[in-house]
Amino acid sequence: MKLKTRLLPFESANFTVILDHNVAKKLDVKLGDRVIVRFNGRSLTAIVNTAKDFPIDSIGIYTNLARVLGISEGDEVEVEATSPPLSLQIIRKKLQGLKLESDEIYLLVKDIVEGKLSELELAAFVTAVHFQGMVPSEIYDFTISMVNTGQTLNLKKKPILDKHSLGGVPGDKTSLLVVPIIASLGYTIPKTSSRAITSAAGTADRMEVLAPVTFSIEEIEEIIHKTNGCIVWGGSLNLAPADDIIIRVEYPLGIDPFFIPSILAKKLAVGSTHIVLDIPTGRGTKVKTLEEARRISQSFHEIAKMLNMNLQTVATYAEEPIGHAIGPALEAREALQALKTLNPPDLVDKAASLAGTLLEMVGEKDGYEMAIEALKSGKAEKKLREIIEAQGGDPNIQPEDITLGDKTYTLHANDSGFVYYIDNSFLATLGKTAGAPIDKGAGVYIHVKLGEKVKKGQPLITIYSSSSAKLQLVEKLIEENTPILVGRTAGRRMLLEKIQYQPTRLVPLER
Ligand SMILES: O=P(O)(O)OC[C@H]1O[C@H](OP(=O)(O)O)[C@H](O)[C@@H]1O
Ligand SMILES: O=c1cc[nH]c(=O)[nH]1
Repeated sequence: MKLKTRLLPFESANFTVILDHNVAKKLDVKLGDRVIVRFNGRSLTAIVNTAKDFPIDSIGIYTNLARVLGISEGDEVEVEATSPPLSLQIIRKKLQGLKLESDEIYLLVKDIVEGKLSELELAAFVTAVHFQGMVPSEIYDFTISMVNTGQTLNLKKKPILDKHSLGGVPGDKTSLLVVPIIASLGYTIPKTSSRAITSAAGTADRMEVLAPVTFSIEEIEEIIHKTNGCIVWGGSLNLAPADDIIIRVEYPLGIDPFFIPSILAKKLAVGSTHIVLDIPTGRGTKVKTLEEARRISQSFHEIAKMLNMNLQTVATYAEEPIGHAIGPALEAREALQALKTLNPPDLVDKAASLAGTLLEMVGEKDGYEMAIEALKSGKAEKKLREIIEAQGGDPNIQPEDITLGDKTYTLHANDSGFVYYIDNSFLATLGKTAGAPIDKGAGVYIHVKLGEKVKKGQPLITIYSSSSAKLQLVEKLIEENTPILVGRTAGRRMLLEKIQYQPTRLVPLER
């Protein structure tokens, strides 16, 4: 059937079209079925949404489909019903707890990349993997398939250093320091990052406050040629493109079952030769104990060995947020301040430890001291400014130029004493409820750290948002829960809270 296109200003993880009920009937498709859309010798499979009283000579086309097929408003396309993809059977197999074979995984990843699966079907797969897990051969096949269904970066200059985090600890802007430290010392570091998966900001969200993060492979090569490094969003690059599609489904679910293929595929796609992998370890994060961190490290190594990758895993302290800032703008501001002033100390120590580990992997002595020197001398700050400029941002940006949400709410201490508990996951929830990471100025500033002395009435946290309604939701959450506990004595406190039974309240098992 030939239909005229109406461009709709929506994006979706898969390709979506809108058809009038009657047109859908004529094509013999219903909501959620697939059609093939053909235009100018190219075609794509799209998922059908139906609408009442949509013009019967037309098809509504989402922006991402229009972009890929090069469709403009009013173009004529050929539309035909098609059967569900084979990969749906593969998803069912995983739901039954069965192991997937290499060719099945490749087909599934290809269908994900080609937008053939709906978000609902993808969510079922992500949830199945969350509960069933994957055996090493599945993780390996997933990693390889993610790389082979995208493009790769082929940098001539070796070694290629890289850093990645498993994420999960709020406020982890460490990459914004590690990349310029390494690049300022003459090494190549093509850093691609994801957006937030479980937290209020991912590194791509933080960097986007300072400069654009969306580039083509050729543009990335140019940025790296000029500066030795980059901090860009992996999802824009067609490097392991399945990764970002999966992350978009994981984000609302707050789960991250694909971290090994997601991370290793990104590293493989840019040709990294030496990788430091950070496993933040602490309460309220993805990895709660050192024992768990060692187990995860073992799994990473098993796959890295199959892929011939040189990997060093490190478990890092994550009992409380890194630094004070949580949320894209607050974190970008804190990273710039840290490059200028070497404060806050935990952020600087973490960045120097990771950069130092990388430097020692390529044969340097005293990597930690070299990294600190790059910070003290101002070389690292200068390098970040070069990278910002090469990516199209303002190289002279100052921390105070960064705009934060104009609505704020501050929680004050009810009592004098010492901070003995900080709830990482609740702080991430507060940041997300305030609007982060989409609202770049939204987030949480924590005024105190574990063990610090506070006086009654002193600010504990300030939440920023550009929405009064979202801030009200935050206040409501804080009425029901406490992100920071203060006790009268220094040191250990055994009683955290007398927990009230709330018969009507649904409590999520894991935030
Ligand atoms: O949202 P959560 O789950 O914390 O983790 C996701 C973040 O962790 C990694 O950070 P980096 O790129 O190593 O700095 C990812 O790229 C992403 O930015
Ligand atoms: O890049 C990342 C980081 C954590 N988890 C993922 O799935 N991907």
